[in-house]
Amino acid sequence: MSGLEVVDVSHGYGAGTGRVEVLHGVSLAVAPGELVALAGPSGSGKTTVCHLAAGFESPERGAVRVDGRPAAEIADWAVVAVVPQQHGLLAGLSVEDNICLPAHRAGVDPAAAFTRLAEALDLGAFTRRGVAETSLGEQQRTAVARALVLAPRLAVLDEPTGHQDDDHVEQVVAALAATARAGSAMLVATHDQRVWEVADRVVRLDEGRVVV
Ligand SMILES: Nc1ncnc2c1ncn2[C@@H]1O[C@H](COP(=O)(O)OP(=O)(O)OP(=O)(O)O)[C@@H](O)[C@H]1O
Repeated sequence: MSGLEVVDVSHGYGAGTGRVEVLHGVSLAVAPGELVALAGPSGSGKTTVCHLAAGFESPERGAVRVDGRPAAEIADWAVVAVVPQQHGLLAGLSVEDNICLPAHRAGVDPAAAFTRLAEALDLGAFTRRGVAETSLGEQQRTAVARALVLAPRLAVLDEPTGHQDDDHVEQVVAALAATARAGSAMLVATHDQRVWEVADRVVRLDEGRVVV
């Protein structure tokens, strides 16, 4: 199947008395062109699902596949691109170089996508500045632009509007929706109702289980 498949996944951390069971038989799918919001209380397991979908780790039980391949085996940002909760930008690089890095590594000219995303996400005034000299909200939009620059098969975004004011939330939401319309599968972990409103579906987690 194309897109993201999370099939009957159980996952936890640690061992013995320190063991924490986080996910219990979680299944969900995100098809190409679909934007799915992942909602749920703090600690319900949203970031854990994002990490598994991003391939940062393998599930202890069940399967996580992107376009039919185990997510943890994919190291190609044209296939899976990520906005981690802490953004994961390279502090020594400029905003522009961070955004263009996946394209440069893939041997793709990022010029058109970079110009479009810098405008759409209001980054134009400081693209030459080091990311360390930008605000947290600007860094978050930089991380969103970096995730979208290759129009990946799957984008996984963990709370991508958390540091934005209302106008910039609108811009981020519009960029995510446009990327989905262009064919990417989008998984967005978020408490933000404005993202839920544009999502094709909202999948809710509670204590590591999908609830309806
Ligand atoms: N590396 C880890 N070791 C032990 N427990 C962990 C680890 N990572 C997460 N947890 C625990 O797993 C549970 C789910 O965490 P997770 O970050 O996935 O939740 P979340 O829904 O994203 O929360 P939030 O909305 O606060 O970001 C929490 O109880 C958390 O304390």
